This record gives sequence, structure tokens and C-alpha cells, in this order.
Amino acid sequence: MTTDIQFDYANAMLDAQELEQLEPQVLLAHQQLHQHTGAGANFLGWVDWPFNYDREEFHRVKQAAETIAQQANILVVIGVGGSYLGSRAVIEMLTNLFYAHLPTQKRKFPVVYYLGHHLSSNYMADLLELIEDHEVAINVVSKSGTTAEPALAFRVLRAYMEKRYGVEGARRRIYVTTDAEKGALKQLADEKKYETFTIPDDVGGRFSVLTTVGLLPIAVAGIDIEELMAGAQAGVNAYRNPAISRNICYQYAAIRNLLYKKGKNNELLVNYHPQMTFFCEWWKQLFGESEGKDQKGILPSSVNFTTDLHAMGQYIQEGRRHLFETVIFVNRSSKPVMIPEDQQNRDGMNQLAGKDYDFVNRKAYEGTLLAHVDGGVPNLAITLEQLTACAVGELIYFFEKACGLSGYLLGVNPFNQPGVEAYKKNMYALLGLPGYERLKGQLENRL
Ligand SMILES: O=P(O)(O)OC[C@H]1O[C@H](O)[C@H](O)[C@@H](O)[C@@H]1O
Repeated sequence: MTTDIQFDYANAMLDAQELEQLEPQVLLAHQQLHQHTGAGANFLGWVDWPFNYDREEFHRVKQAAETIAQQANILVVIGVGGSYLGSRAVIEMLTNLFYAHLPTQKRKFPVVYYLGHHLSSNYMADLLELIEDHEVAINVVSKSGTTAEPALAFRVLRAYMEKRYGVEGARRRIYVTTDAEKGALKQLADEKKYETFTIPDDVGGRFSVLTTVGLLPIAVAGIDIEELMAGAQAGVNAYRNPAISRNICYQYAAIRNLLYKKGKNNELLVNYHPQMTFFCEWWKQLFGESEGKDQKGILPSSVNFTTDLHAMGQYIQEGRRHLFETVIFVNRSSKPVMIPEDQQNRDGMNQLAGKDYDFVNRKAYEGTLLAHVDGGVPNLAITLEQLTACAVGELIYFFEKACGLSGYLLGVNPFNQPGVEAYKKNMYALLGLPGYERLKGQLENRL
């Protein structure tokens, strides 16, 4: 299978030599990833996952997706961080963005909604109001089983489901994705006899989209998960060459580290399709949690173009020069739309009549690229031919591998996230949860 992704760093504002000089470090980081000799080596299950995944469980995911489609027209996915961003990213990229609003007869698959990624009661109340008039199934996803946001959302939804469908009816409509053996959610699932899917021990949340974490909701949305995995397999093959000159994934990882050393410590991931907004959110968690530690790391941010050219464009063009852009550009839409002729031509755009939106979007991209480069913003360009499940599978793997390598180049453990605990500890203490009594008093004195 040919690889779907191209990478161009002609506008990175670096010398070719600078990249070559990084070759020994890249080789070391490559070995750390493949021979499990670096920090966090217990969390490298994702590296060969597209080939090693459990076929039996994969089959069960497909069956569950079919059952859910018969049971429900809404699937509520409860999860936060790595337990929901990946599936949401893939579903939004590969299905109609307005799917939920299409008439029922046009919808073959359930609509997927998300819950448990914040603590807003308004959102919860709105969702409860929405599902009242629909048939509902739930997929609760939590590796630890104790993350407050999904745990509380599941409490509310479980009570709702049991009241509405009875304990047995709810049992048949609740699907759990969690650790194979340990954790509060696993215990509950065993007790209640929910159908359960496994999050592998050696795959961290933010690297888990190609496990059952992402695959079940993605399959429910009607996306071909075989294709997605085939794309990821193509990625494994394409990005395992240690020679930087032959590996665009390693080039991307190395270049962002070179730019970081030159003070470009903000990376803007740019897309030209609103459908890719959540892919950028997924990417932000991937890189932010992997690299933002030990007082180091590029700040990952994202913008949607051309939308944000009318909001953030000014800053990018002329603000502080501490940023670089990584653009994901898709060459061809799967749904082309033609621009019509307008006799009056008041907007002066008749030149574009008969052309499609892709054409205009490309020219916007090219014009923006040159403007931003002229403004001193280094540019890295990732190009996909089309947004297909296969290309998306490869793109996911591209960024996962780049992230692991980049973290090692930066000199951090890319596979832990100790900093996330600080807010949790304080919140638990302020909520009065047992075990935090002393801290509660200390914090309250400071508020
Ligand atoms: O799947 P869970 O264990 O509920 O974790 C969900 C998310 O929250 C945690 O706080 C971590 O920072 C994330 O890496 C993780 O993806």
C-alpha cells in the first residue's frame, strides 16, 4: 500500500545541514521507541499496535456496533481526554458534520454524542433533554475508571438508563471500555455484567484511538475500521526507517525540535476544513501531555483556516515571532461543490464560476503560506490526497510516532502526565473527598 501523506519543509527556514546534524539523536530516539530502552517504555504498545491488535476483540467491536445500531439511534460516549478526543476527531472528519440534523430516513447509523469531558450541568441537562425522545446506548470509556468527569457523568446516565429501561434493559445498552483487570469501572462492569472492551495496559490514553477506545464509537458511526487500521499499518511500515532522509515522520519530529531551540516554542496546527477541528484537539492532547513537562515543550495550539485568518490572522502575520505553523492540507474533497455564475457579478467573483471550492481553498492556502512565510513564520506542510479512513489511520500513526520520537529528542518521558494530578488533588480536597482533609484546610485558607 502506498503512503497517503506527504511532508514538505522547504519553508521551515532551516538549513538542510541542521537536520542532518540531528541524525544521531534521531537514531537513538528511534532505538528507544523500538527497543523499549527509553523513559516510559511500559507504554509503547501503540508502536506496533496496528499489526498486533487483538483480532477477536476487533470482531466483537464490529458486532457490538451492529447491535447498537439496532438498539439505538443515539450513542452517548462518556469519556475525557484520550478516552474521547480520538473517536470524536475521526468521526467528525469522516462523516457529515451535520449528521445529527439530517432527517431520520437519511441516517443509517446512530448519532454519537459526547459526555463526561467537563462538569457543566447545563450541558448535562441539555443532553438529558435530547435523549429523552430517542433510543439510547452508552459507551463509557475510562482507563483508570476514577477520572471525576466521566465517573460522575456515568453515575447520572446509569441512573437514567436504569430508570428508563430497567436494570436488565440498561445492562444490554451499556458498553464499557476500560482496563482488562483493575480499576473501579472494571469492577462495576463485572458486577453488572456489562459488555466490556479492553484498553491495553501498555497504551496510554492519548495513544489509544486505534484501540477499542476509539474503534467502537467510530464503528458505530458507520466508518470502516478495517480501512482505518489498514492506513495505520501503512504508517507503521512507512515510518519505521531510522534514516531521517527516508522518514517524513522523523523529519517532522526533528524539525519541530530544531525550531523550538530557535525560540519557536508555539506550534499552530492548521487545517482548512472545519471537520478537522477535533483532530486538532486530539493532536493538542497528544503533544501537550507528552512534551509539556520539566518546564519544557512546545505549546501546541490550533487554528481553522480560512475562518481564523479573520480572527487570528493578524497575530500570525505580525505578532510576536515565537511560532511556527504545521498545515494539514487535503488535496481533494470527497464532496466537491461548484461555484455558480452570477450575471450581476456584484461580488466580482465571476472569474471563479465553474471552479470548485477545492480550487479556491487551495489558492487561499498557497496565498496564506507565502504571506506567513514572508511574515517570518516557518511553515511545515503535511498533505493528504483525500480524507478517507485509510488516510486518517495513517495520519494518526504519523503523529503518534512523531510525538514519541519528538519527546525523546526533547529529553522528556513522553508517556507520563504527572502534572495533570495537581488540579485533581486540589479539586478532590475542596470537594471534601476522604484522604484529603489536611489539604482541604490549607487550600480553603488560600481562597
Ligand atoms: O481514561 P481515563 O483514565 O478516564 O483518563 C482520561 C484522561 O484523563 C487523565 O486525567 C489524563 O490526563 C489523560 O491522559 C487521560 O486521557
